[in-house]
Amino acid sequence: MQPTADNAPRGPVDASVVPRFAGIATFARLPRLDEVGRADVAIVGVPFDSGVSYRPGARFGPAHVREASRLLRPYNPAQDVFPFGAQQVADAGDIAVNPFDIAEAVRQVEAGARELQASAGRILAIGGDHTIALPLLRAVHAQHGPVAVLHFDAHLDTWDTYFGAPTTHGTPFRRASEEGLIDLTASMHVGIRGPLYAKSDLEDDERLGFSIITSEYLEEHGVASAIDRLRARIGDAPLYISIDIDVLDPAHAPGTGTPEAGGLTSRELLRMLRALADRNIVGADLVEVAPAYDHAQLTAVAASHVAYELLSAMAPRSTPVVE
Ligand SMILES: N=C(N)NCCCC(=O)O
Ligand SMILES: [Zn+2]
Ligand SMILES: [Zn+2]
Repeated sequence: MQPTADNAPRGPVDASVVPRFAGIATFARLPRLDEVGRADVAIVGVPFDSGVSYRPGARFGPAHVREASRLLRPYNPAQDVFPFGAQQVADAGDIAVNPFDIAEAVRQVEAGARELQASAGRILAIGGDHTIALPLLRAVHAQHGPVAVLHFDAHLDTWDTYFGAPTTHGTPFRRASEEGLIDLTASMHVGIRGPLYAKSDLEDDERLGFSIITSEYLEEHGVASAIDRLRARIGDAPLYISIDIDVLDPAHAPGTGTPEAGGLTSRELLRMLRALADRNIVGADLVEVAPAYDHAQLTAVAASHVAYELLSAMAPRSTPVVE
């Protein structure tokens, strides 16, 4: 049953009373954080894309994902949970960051996340390009110490520099590893595919603490096998989940800056996320949605459902989750 007590979490606007296409878009038509005071999970937009190496436009991602999230409903049968009833989820708006100065923007994202941590148990950030994972991990590390990073992406994002710049959307996990933010024994990329710069990219990546489930592995061995591997790797470490929407095939998510053929279906990604409901998820980001390249909200619909599945996995269970 959906909780109905007076102190129950405040959920989305009732779509049978106010049509879902009416009103200003918060994520899933949830209340704003300033309306509820504090939240178990705060959704926050990070409209920053000055770290991209190819197509720009992910700065418009947060608004696009919110707009496409109007159709989400309160009960998630796939996880048998009311993600907005079992916990208070609220939309904290956007962190305003400097689009002309990456170093300052990164400081602003970390400061914004730390401030939010005072009134929210966990943060789900919506980007923005993948640069933002670095300051978000800094904020999470300040609370939890080194975390297992489960990173869904076509790209390793453990490269060193671009044009000499150390802080870009292709480098956040190398910086995070160098800074000791991640658990080197429990971190993993899922969905990696496509051309690299050199064979040594993979050696560097392993040294930096990641193991890899490639897109090819998923095709060859299936989602169930991938789930076994990623659960074994993560163990019971505090878990940070970073999802670059380009992990999906461009057929499922065309609206992104560095698309790579041969990717996952949204069905595969959603299923893997469902397998994380019994883990200690301490934070998450969902990045690289670039609406200028989207069509019919394909990418944003996929992204909003990915966020919904993450929120469902974060929701506390009254009974133990069975695999
Ligand atoms: N994080 C994303 N989406 N892309 C990184 C690609 C870096 C490159 O241009 O090689
Ligand atoms: Zn990527
Ligand atoms: Zn990425």
